[in-house]
Amino acid sequence: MSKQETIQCAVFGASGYSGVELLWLLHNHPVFDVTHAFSSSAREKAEPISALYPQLAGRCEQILQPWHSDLLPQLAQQVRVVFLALPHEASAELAPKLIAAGLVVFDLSGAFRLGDPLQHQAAYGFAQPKLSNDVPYGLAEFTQLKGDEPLVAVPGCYPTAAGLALRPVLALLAAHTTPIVNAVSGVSGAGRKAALHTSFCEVSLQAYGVAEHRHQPEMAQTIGRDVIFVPHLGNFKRGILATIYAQLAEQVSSDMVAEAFAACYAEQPFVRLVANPPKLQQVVGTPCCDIYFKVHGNQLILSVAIDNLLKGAAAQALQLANQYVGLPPTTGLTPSPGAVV
Ligand SMILES: NC(=O)C1=CN([C@@H]2O[C@H](COP(=O)(O)OP(=O)(O)OC[C@H]3O[C@@H](n4cnc5c(N)ncnc54)[C@H](OP(=O)(O)O)[C@@H]3O)[C@@H](O)[C@H]2O)C=CC1
Ligand SMILES: CC(=O)N[C@@H](CCC(=O)OP(=O)(O)O)C(=O)O
Repeated sequence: MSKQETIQCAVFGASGYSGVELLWLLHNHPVFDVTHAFSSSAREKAEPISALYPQLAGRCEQILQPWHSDLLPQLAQQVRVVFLALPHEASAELAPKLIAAGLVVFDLSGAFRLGDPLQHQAAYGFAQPKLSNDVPYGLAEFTQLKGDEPLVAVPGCYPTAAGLALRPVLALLAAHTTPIVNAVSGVSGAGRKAALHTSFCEVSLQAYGVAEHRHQPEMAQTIGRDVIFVPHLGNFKRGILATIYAQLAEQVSSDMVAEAFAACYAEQPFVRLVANPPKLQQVVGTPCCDIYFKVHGNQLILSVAIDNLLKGAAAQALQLANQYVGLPPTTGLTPSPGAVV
């Protein structure tokens, strides 16, 4: 790629888990060039990212800089694209300012994912900022970006897994069925910040947010019907394994389900239909989503695995950004394992 084709970008939340994964992907990308990586203003000084993640020493010496809003005018001169890997409220506050400064924003938080502001208020506990444009919800395999949107909402980790598994088969489901999504996430799903319930000695496989997690309305929005969602926290670092149950319409065969998946994903390099229930091990460190299905009578059982920090966050954001700037979605992404955290 020639120098002229380089696209300057910034990563907010680069000290966090999904932010550092994105930073690493962008660092190795042939077109995007990270000129700024920000932490919160709570950090007192700029320091190399390897001070927080020693595994990056000698591989990525990007300087991590505390964010202050007075940096915005200069940032707007220097970059075209910004990635926000921030808490939802911080994204909600910052994104409109970045857009007003002419920047293109890929937001990894939940601040702009829900189309219904009342649902957003109920799920997140704060009002969604009003924007003049509709915000595309970027489930990458089902999204066609035009390349002029000011903001793209990158889906949540659990809804990515559920959406990729269910969307191809929606037309085959019984009209009355409510899919059930049981999913287990590794602890990195809760982010790097310290919290008692995600401390190593406290974590023991457990359901949480039963039927009231903020990803339930996001999943329902993605598949266009109600869903029952029970997340679980597992005592492992990364990955999401979801088991999904839904009733099929009359006369739907296993071959019809296979054909529906093939029709959706034959040309998609990161979604793989697999012959055996996937292990987390085969997706962790990759941008891939592996899907297995079984038809049992008129029940469809799906087993789906992703890396929450990659396909569920950073890699999906990059897939979308590639598409946005007209690059093949796979640019800078490889199905071979490679991750920081
Ligand atoms: N973890 C996951 O699996 C996934 C996360 N996401 C979403 O991505 C976002 C980031 O999550 P995650 O990486 O887990 O979180 P982390 O807690 O690991 O990181 C949060 C980052 O945001 C920075 N930050 C916090 N508050 C502010 C602020 N007010 N202004 C500027 N920067 C701030 C932190 O800086 P500092 O280090 O200085 O505190 C840190 O860099 C969240 O919205 C999350 O919901 C989405 C999909 C999956
Ligand atoms: C294990 C764990 O705590 N997971 C997080 C979900 C991951 C996440 O960060 O949420 P978004 O995808 O909405 O950004 C949670 O349940 O809140």
